[in-house]
Amino acid sequence: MKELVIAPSILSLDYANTSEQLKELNESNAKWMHFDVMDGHFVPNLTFGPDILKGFKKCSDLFMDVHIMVDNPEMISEIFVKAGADMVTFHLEAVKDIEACIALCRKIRAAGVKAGVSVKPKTAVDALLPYLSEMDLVLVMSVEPGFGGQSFMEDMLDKVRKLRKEIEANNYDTRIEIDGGINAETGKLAVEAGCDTLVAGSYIFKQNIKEAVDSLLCQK
Ligand SMILES: O=C(CO)[C@H](O)[C@H](O)COP(=O)(O)O
Repeated sequence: MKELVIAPSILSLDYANTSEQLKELNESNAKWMHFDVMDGHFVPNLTFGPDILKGFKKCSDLFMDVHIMVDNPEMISEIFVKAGADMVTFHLEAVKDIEACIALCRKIRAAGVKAGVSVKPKTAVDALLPYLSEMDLVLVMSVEPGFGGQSFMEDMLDKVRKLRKEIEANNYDTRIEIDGGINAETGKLAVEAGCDTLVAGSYIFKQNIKEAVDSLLCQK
C-alpha cells in the first residue's frame, strides 16, 4: 500500500483566522490540501471558485487536491486545471456514463493533472473496477457530500475493501481516499479497510492542527 497521506479539508478552516490556520497547516505533516468545490446544485452548498485556489497556492506548497461537487464537471475541471490544481476529482454521478467518466479522466491527465473519481454513499464502485488504471484516485464519500461535521458511514468501508482487492490484484497505482466524518477512530478503520488517503475537516481544524494530523498519521 502507498504511504498514508492526510488531506485536511479547508471547508472547515476558520476563515476569521485564515493566515494563522494556514501557517499551522503548512507546518504540519499534512502533504495535501483538500479543496471542496460545491455549486449549490449537485450538492446543497456553495463554496470556492478558481481565484480562491490561486490565492491558497500563493500561501502554501501543499498538493492541491480539488474535489468538484458540480453538475458540469467537464467545464469546471478545466477551470480548476488552469487555476493550478494538482488533482481534480469529479463525481461519477455527474457524468453521463462510464465512457464519459473515462474520457474526462483522460482529458484531465492529458493536461498534466492527476484525475480522481468520487462516488456518493448510494453509488456502488463496481462500474469503476475495470477502469482503475485510468484513475489516479477513487474518493469514497463516507457522508452525503455538502457539509462538514457529519457522522461517518461505516458501511462505506465495504467499497474501500472491494477497491483495495482490485488494486492489489492488478498492481494498479490508484489511491483510495475517504472523506466525511474522519477522526482518529474512523481513520483507523478506513486505513485497516485499505484507504491510503484520509480527508478530514472538522477533526483537524477544531483543535491543534499539527497534533490532529499526527494522530491520523499514526493509524497504521
Ligand atoms: O466533502 C466534504 C463534504 O462534502 C468535506 O470534505 C468533508 O465533509 C470533511 O468534513 P468532515 O471531516 O468534518 O466530515
